Parts: sequence; C-alpha cells; structure tokens
Amino acid sequence: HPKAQIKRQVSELRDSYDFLIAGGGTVGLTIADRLTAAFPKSKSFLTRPSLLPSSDTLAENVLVIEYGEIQYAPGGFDPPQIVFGSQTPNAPAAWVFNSLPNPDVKNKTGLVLAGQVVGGSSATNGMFFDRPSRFDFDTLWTQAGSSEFDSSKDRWDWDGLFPYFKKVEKSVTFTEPSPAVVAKYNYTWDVSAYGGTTPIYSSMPPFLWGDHSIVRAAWKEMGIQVPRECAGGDKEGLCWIPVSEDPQTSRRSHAGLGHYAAVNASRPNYDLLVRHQVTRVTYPKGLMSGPPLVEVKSLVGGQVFNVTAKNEVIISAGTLQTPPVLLRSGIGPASYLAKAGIPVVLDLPGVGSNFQDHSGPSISWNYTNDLNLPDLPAAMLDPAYAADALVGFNSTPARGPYTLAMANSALYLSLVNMTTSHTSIVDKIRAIVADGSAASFLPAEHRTNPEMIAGYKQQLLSLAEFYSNPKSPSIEVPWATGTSARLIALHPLSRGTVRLNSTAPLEQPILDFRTASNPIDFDIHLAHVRFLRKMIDTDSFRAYGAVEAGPGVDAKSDEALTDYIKDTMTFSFMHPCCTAAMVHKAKGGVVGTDLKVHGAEGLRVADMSVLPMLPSAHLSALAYAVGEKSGLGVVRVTELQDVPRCLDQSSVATGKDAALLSGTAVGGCIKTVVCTGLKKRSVTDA
Ligand SMILES: Cc1cc2nc3c(=O)[nH]c(=O)nc-3n(C[C@H](O)[C@H](O)[C@H](O)COP(=O)(O)OP(=O)(O)OC[C@H]3O[C@@H](n4cnc5c(N)ncnc54)[C@H](O)[C@@H]3O)c2cc1C
Repeated sequence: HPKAQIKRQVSELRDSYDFLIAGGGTVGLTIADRLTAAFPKSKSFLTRPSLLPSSDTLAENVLVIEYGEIQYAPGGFDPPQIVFGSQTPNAPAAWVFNSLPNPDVKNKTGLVLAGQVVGGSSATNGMFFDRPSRFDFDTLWTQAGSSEFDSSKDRWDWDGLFPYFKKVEKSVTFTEPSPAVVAKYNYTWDVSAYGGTTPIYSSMPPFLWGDHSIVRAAWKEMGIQVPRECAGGDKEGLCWIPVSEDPQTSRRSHAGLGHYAAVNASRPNYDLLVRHQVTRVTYPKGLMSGPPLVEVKSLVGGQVFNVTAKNEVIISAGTLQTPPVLLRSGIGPASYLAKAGIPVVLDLPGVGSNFQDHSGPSISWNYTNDLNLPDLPAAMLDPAYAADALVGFNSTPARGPYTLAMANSALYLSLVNMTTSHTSIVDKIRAIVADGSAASFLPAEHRTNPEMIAGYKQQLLSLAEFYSNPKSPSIEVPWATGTSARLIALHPLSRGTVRLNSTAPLEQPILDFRTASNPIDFDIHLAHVRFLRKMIDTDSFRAYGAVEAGPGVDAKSDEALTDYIKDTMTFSFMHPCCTAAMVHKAKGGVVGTDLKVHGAEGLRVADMSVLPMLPSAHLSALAYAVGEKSGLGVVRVTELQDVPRCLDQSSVATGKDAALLSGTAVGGCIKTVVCTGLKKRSVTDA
C-alpha cells in the first residue's frame, strides 16, 4: 500500500473536501476511486477550455473515513493453512455479530461478520464472485420501486446494471483459463459477459478438489442444465463461478487494493482517514441545508470533531453499520427513536428495517466406499503434498490447492424446476397479501405502520411472480468438496431489524434476523430439501456407497423435515442487506434511485443497505457495480458525445449560455454539472 494519503488525525486533513465518504469498504472505495479519477483536459469537450482551473485535470477532492486500518488480506484458503475450511490465520479485523435468539428456529442465534478494514468485507469475504440474475432486478427491484420509480432516469434493472457488472472485472485479467486447465475441468465461460476497466480481478482457479466431480455428475444425472455462462443475467442450472483473485498470483483482489492502493499514489485529491468512527450526522441549519456535518470520533485519541463536504456526504458503512449512524443522527423510525431517547430529526421507518440475509439448512451424507480420488483435502495432511501446495502458491502463475478459495461452482435452481408445489407456495404468498395478514409477519413495531406494510405487500407480490418463473433461482448450493451441502434460500420472505444497543449506542448494533418468521419460508426450505436430497440417491453417489446422514432416510414427513431444517439452519451466509432500502418513502424506503436519503439534503447512502431485496447472488460483485453506478462520477462527461454546452434555467432566462466546466454522468444522462458562475446543480437529462 502506498501510504502517502493515509491520514491518522484531524490535523492532517485539508480545509475542505468536495465529497466525504463514511466507510472505506467495498462500495465506499469504489466510489472514491471514481470521484478522484482525473480526466485530462485534452479529452474534454469543454466549450470554453480557458475557464478550466490551471491544473491539467479535473477531479474531486474526496475524504474517506474508515473505522479500520490498512491490513494485508489473505485469501480464504491461503498458506500456512493445511486444512481446507478452517479459520484463516492473520485474517484482517472484522466485526462479529451474534443475533438475538430466534423463537421461530428453536431460539438459536445467528452469526454474521463484517470487514473492519480498508476494503471492508471485500477484504475478508469468501471471494466467490457471482452475479445476480436479471429477474432479481427486472422482477423484484423494479416492482419494489413501482410505480413511484417507474419514470426514474436511474435504472436499476438488468440493462441498467449490466454495464457496471462488466466494468467491475478487468477485461485483460478476467483471464481465460489455460487450455490445459480447461481440458482437465471442462470450464466454460462467455467473454462477452466480461470486460471493463477497473482493477478488480477475477479468474477461474487452476485447481479443483477431486471429489468435486461426484456432486456435479449427480446434478447432471438429475437432469440439471449446465449453462455455458451464468454472469450474463441468465442463471439457472449448474454454474462455474469466477473467484476474485489475481489470475497470476492467486492472491485476493479487493477494494482496498484495487480502488485505493492501486490508484492513490497519483491522486493528491484522495485522502483516507483511518481508525476513525463516523458517529452521526447533524444538520445545524435544517434538513434542507445540507450537506450535513459529520461527527467523527478518533479510535486512537478519543477526540470528537466535525467535518463536512462541499457537495455531498455519502454513508457507506455497510448494511449493519449504516443504520446505527442514521439512528444516532435522529434519522429513523420516529416511534423507535422516541423510545431510545433520541430527538427525531427525520421520521424514516425503513432505517434499520427490512433486514434480510440468505439463510438455509444443509444436507449431509457419508461415503461407505473408499473414494480413491486424487486431490482430496485430506491430502494436505501429507507433508510432501502440503509442501508442494506451498511451492505452487508461490509459483508464477500460481498452481495447486491454495489457488482455490471457498468454491467456484454452484447450483442455482428455480422453485418451478424443483417442485410442483411451487403453485401452492405462490398461492399462499398472494393469499396473505389479499387477506391482509401479511402485516402480522412483520416485526411488531411495523405491524401498524402503513408505509412498512405497503412496502412489504409489494415485495411479497413481486416474490410471488418471481417464484412462478422457471428462470428465477430460488436456491443456491455452492460446491467445492466434502460430505455436506448448504441449501441457501436466496429470496426469504421474512424481515428483521438492526437497532442500536441502548446501553452502548456507539458499539455494535443489535441484530434480529427473524429468519423464517414468515412460515412460508419453511415451505420453501422444505421444497429445497426434498429435491436436493435426491442427489444422494443417484448412480454417481451410489458408486461410492453414499448414505444420507441428514436429514436421514427415515425423515419423511413435513414435521420431521421442518425439525431438521431448524436444527441445521444457518441464519446468515454473510450477505446482510436492505436496511436503508432504495424504495419510495411511502413504502418504507430510505433512499431514492439516486441513493439520496429521502428528505435530507446532501446525504446519500451507498452500500449493501440500499438493496430493496436480496439478489440471487453473493453480494460483492453487486457491491462493486453499485459503487460504479451510484450516480457519482461513473462515466465522466468527457465520454459522452454531443454535449456541447451546459444550459441552465437561469442562463436560458437571461439568454446567456453557461460553459460546462466539469461534471459527472450516469449512462447517457448528465447527473451533475458545474457551470461558470452557477452553483452545482443536478439535471436529469442531457
Ligand atoms: C465473512 C464474509 C464472507 C463473504 N463471502 C462473500 C463471497 O464469497 N462472495 C461475495 O460476493 N460476497 C461475500 N460476502 C459479502 C460481501 O463481501 C459484502 O456484502 C460486501 O463486500 C459489502 O460491501 P459494503 O460496501 O456494503 O460494506 P463493507 O465492504 O463491509 O464496507 C463497510 C466499511 O465501513 C466501515 N465502517 C463501518 N462503520 C463505520 C463507521 N461508523 N465509521 C467509519 N467506518 C465504518 C467498515 O470498517 C468497512 O470498511 C461476504 C462477507 C463476509 C463478511
């Protein structure tokens, strides 16, 4: 890491910044990279270049405030580990959250982590780099935002996001696997799904565990399709998934490297303040006189101070830490804030609400025959094999077991393709909307809140449509090795909360997953278990004498299987989301399609909390895409054609043209323009 721009105390900060980003994680650093990127005057189409500042380039001054430090971030399975799946030694700092006990699932508690380091969770995650399905956006998000967002220029449908997914993975380094590796593992891909310009790497590891083939063969026997590529929006079947690794070194690629270390040496306008906590924002002159002041606490000296930005403050502290910042600021559900003794600044019931995560049970089996396959994880216990694995990891290009992260393939299946009972599940979802009982499945504090109820009903109706579609995945089963498989429900109906710890509001918040609090989720888990356990009864498994261990062949009734599901339920597959949702305020939303907080000037949220609903994917590729797209310098105006000048209403009125000085744009639309003699303002069309 070049350290020139790392700041450690307030005295090192400059007098003013254009943008302030609270949280130097996956999304925050992606945005900071975009905003601070200089674009040369020579490429500008400025009508009056003489109006430019004297420097050669135009860029924004940005301050990122990060709770954690710069730390080396090893991959999920890197030396010196010899046991696959064990805890990574020297992993960077992370928050460890334990949820409230869940009465619907035997009072179990859930565990979820979040990165507490420059790079955020991208520096600690499992490096599985899949993308959502087009129906996540075109059905779920679009309907969650309808009708209020129907005419919005910021399109969060598949076509609106796909360019940013492509941009995430650097085209030159989405390295196609070598012919030898392809011949060995039959990898398939489609290069047209990739291509981009940012230094986040993805690649297909040149190693798979030997028992990988057993499960893949079983799924094929069950008639499951094997698409050539699953990153292009269509994601139903048995998919190869890239990992976020450098293809030469197999070292983790993450936001701290790609969007900070790789760029900051040449950017004096990109400051990073580490070991500081953003505690809250304040509006001394009222909510419409933003951007707000940002209250910051040093984690080293303990001093508290305020900073602000000329243009905008962007909260990017992650799904679990963004709500606490807003709640401490008095922005959140009025009834909750009143109880917590926090003066209400802005009543937004969606803050810390609508909490979702991927959850699900697992199934397991035993092989009674000797597998007699090469490259099983147990081989790492052989000193010679482990030593060669280490040599392979340090070779160029890297080879061997350490090049594989958590997994790089998975099964995605729709409910329609798993069970004929999908119609009764869909009918049940529609029925609770129609008969008005949907509200009873919300957290108690929302059951009489018209905004939260309206939003939930809309989500349920979009889920009913989603579950009726044979192309929308209901389950993911990631696969690498072993004798158990996790059946991840991708689109739960239950909603939880993230609330402050009343006795220690600056510490970690209190999480209530409320997993399966809507009992229809159990119907969905049951359908998943009933279908997937069939794999243990295929020729592929029989060849190795496989015997079902869990649920166990005697567990046949719904009651027995539900009991088993509760026993093996994981509440979080580390994909918390949706606690500051991009939904209209009338439906419990917190931000609009431009990610601006409803009713608060100069304040945005940009991280995984803005998702309205969970996608059919792990979240990091989406997090980078959200960072790229979030309306903040994604595409410089210099990349647009035929925008000769900036006309502002006031200049039109006076008959004068104003020269475009600088600006940022999204897709084909200019978002922000600076005109000579005029204040920065937003326009929606060019
Ligand atoms: C253990 C784990 C495994 C995962 N596995 C995968 C996987 O295999 N594949 C995948 O695609 N996704 C995975 N994910 C999910 C994915 O990495 C995250 O969803 C995504 O990176 C979140 O991005 P974000 O920008 O919303 O938040 P983060 O990247 O977490 O960034 C938030 C940042 O804000 C900082 N912060 C928090 N509070 C404050 C504050 N008050 N003041 C200042 N700074 C603050 C944090 O330190 C952090 O750096 C995993 C996540 C975890 C935790």
